[in-house]
Amino acid sequence: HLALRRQGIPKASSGNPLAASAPWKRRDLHRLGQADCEALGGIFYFRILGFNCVQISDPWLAAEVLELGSRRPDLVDKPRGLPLPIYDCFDRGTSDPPQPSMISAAASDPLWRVIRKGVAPAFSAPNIRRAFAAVEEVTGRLLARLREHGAQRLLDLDGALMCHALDVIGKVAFSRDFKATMDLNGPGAAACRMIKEICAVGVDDMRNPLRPILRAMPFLPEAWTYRRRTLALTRSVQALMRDLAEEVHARGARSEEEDPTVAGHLMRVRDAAGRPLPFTRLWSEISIVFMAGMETTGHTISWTLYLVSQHPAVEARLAAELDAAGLLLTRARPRPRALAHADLGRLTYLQSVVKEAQRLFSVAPLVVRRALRDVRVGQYDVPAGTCLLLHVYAMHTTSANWSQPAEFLPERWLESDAEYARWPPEGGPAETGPASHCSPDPEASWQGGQTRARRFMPFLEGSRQCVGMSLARMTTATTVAALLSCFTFRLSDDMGGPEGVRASEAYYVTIQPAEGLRMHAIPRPC
Ligand code: HEM
Repeated sequence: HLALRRQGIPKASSGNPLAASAPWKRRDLHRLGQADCEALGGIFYFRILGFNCVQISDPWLAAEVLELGSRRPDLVDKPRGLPLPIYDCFDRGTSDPPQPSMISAAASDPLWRVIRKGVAPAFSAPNIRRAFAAVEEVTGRLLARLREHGAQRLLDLDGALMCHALDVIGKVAFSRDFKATMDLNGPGAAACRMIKEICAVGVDDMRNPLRPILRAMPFLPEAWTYRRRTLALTRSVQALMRDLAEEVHARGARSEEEDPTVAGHLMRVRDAAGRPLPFTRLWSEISIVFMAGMETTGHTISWTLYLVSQHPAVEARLAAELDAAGLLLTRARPRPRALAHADLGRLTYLQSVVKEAQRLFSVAPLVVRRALRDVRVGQYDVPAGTCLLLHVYAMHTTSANWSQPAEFLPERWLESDAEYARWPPEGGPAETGPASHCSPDPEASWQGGQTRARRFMPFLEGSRQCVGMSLARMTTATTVAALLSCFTFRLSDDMGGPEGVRASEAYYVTIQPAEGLRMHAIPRPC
């Protein structure tokens, strides 16, 4: 770490990693990384268990790491093992025996390459247009449940939206209807809670690397109870996904016309020797689509609706846009026309609202890579073995990258190029202090003519960008538009207002309201 220090990279305190109060163990660790970024700048380092971790939220440096990862996975790739075994944790839950999957496999894994290439066409523009009907159907069911539920009774909106995401992914990606939106307290909802909990267990294991060891010591009563719970959970999620994998496997490899879904594409994947995927790998890949897609999409919609509920002026402008499009339920229009796929592109304010919610609640806030050899990132030499923590949440919310970073201002997205940070920044580059770290490499990028870098990347960039991005975007916009056309949402008093919501916010792979988001769904016109 002396090599990092010598280059002027600031150091953040990492406390005692074994203490219960260690920063890494905090539920709101995404906010901690953001606060460190405000104090220290777009790049700094800290140490966990003697390992170097460099946190990056500077857009230019992040772009270089992602570019290196895409072009030279022999230099920068997904990490395995200590100090941040986040991707290993996925493997334990996705199949038995554990197998890598698209999200956890290193880019150098030849199967990752063929699977990623094989599955990507399932998310092509024509397939997403086709998927719209399924999203509409599932959203229609959710609307019916909300109407039955009534405005008085509390609703865990986040739980309901995970049911929605489970059904969408099941139907669109695997032609399986889990019917979770038929009964928000039924078996589908229980499956959602299990998937959410198993991801939380993985993150808790990562926060405390001693936990998996403790679990193997049955003579400790607490460890024993936890072990039983974790094993039961893992078995249930694996059984659910194995059942689906067997169904997909039994359908066999059909042509693209017959089966354009993720299932069909996975069944057509062949390795370099022309062999299909082994069954356990198929199982693991199916599991990861739900683990990567369900919570992310559900929480994104929840946070969007929560933010809208807290900003009456935004809500009014959104309602006006939906009204102008003939989509809003009003006294004069008790039966608004159905949303069409073509509407999504025209609802520009709605799209801005979703983007602004994704900026403030980047549901996938932390992305980890490792320098496999000594690499140069911007003006810095990063030694081999260093963990590179791309702090998407800090990038989206730091004052170095945004004006009024903590405000919910959808209007900022109406400007073109709002997704990019520009160099030099307004007011000129800072000479000293944290902001001096938020600059492009003066020799390589800035003088080389690169004057902008992406400061908004909820789905990441480069070769490991979210493969399900197009489905997630379409689902989010469709659902937000449909729900706000028929309902307004009010936070329940027992959430304790915005401070209570803030206190319940937790990082468990995703940023989530850890105990749910209780709201009242009030039918329009109200
Ligand atoms: C708003 C919703 C979503 C967000 C914000 C999101 C975000 C992300 C991010 C940031 C990554 C990169 C993770 C990393 O490298 O550590 C990722 C990867 C991935 N996502 Fe998403 N995602 C969303 C929805 C979905 C959906 C709906 C699916 C599938 C139906 C999906 C499937 C995947 C998969 C399989 C990967 C791994 C890709 C690879 O490394 O090749 N995601 N997602």
